[in-house]
Amino acid sequence: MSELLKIEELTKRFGGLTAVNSVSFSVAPGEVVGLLGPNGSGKTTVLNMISGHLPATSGRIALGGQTISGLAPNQIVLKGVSRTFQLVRGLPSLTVGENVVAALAFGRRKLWGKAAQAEALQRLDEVGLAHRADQSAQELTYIDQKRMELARALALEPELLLLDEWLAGLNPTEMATGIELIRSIQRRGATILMVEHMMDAIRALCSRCVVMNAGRKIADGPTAATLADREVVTAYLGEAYA
Ligand SMILES: Nc1ncnc2c1ncn2[C@@H]1O[C@H](COP(=O)(O)OP(=O)(O)OP(=O)(O)O)[C@@H](O)[C@H]1O
Repeated sequence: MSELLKIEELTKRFGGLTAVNSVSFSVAPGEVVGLLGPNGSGKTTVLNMISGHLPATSGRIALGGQTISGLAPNQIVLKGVSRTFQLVRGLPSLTVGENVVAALAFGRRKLWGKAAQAEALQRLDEVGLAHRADQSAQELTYIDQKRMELARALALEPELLLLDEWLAGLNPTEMATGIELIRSIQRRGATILMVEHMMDAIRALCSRCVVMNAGRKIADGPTAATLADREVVTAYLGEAYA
C-alpha cells in the first residue's frame, strides 16, 4: 500500500465557520510530513479529527485502508494513531515512569505490572528521560515534560504519530536536541504528521509539507519547493513578499 494515512475531502464546521474545508492528502509509511499554515488555518482541527478528539462534519479518514473517522479517541489509539498536544497533558501527581506505565495500560498490548515498568523505562530511554523515571512529573523542566509526553505517545505503539507543535517554546539548544530526537524516532521507522511553525525544524525533518490557509489546502509537495511556492509565501507573509 502506498499510503498509511488517507484523508479525503475532510470538512469541519463550527456553526457558521468552516475551519477545515474539503481537505485531502495522504501520508506514506515512514514519511515525516509537515502540516503548516498561518494561525487559525485549521491544522490542529485536522489533527483533532484524525485522533478522534473532534468528529468530522464530512469526509473520510483511513489508516492502512481502514476507515477510522467516526471512532472514539481510544479506539483510534488501538488502530495505531497516537499524538502529542500543544499543551502537555501529563499526570502531574504521578512519577515520570508511572505516567508512561499509565499510557501502556491503554496501549495496544495493554501492559501492566513489571512488564509495563520495564517497557516504560525503554520508552523513556528512547526520549532521553530514563534517568528521571522516579521523579515527580511536576518537577520536570519544560523540555523534559515534552519528552515525557512523547514517551507516552510512543508507549501507545503508533503506526502514525501526530505531533502538535511539539517543538514550540524550546530555546535554540533544546530545539536542536528536539529535532535530533524526532529524527531518531523516524529512524526507528515511525511515520509522523507534524503541525509546526518552526521553519528550520520543518526543513530539517520533513520530506513533504501540506500547507493550509483559511481551512483549505493550498499546497502539498516536497518541502523546499512547497515553502518557495508563491501562494504559500503570500499566505504567511502577505502579497508584498510573494
Ligand atoms: N472547538 C472549536 N469551536 C469553535 N471554533 C473552533 C474550535 N476549534 C477551532 N476553532 C476555530 O477553527 C479555526 C481553525 O483553528 P485551528 O486551531 O485548527 O487552527 P490552527 O491552524 O491549528 O491554528 P494555530 O496555528 O494558531 O494553532 C479557528 O478560526 C479557530 O478559532
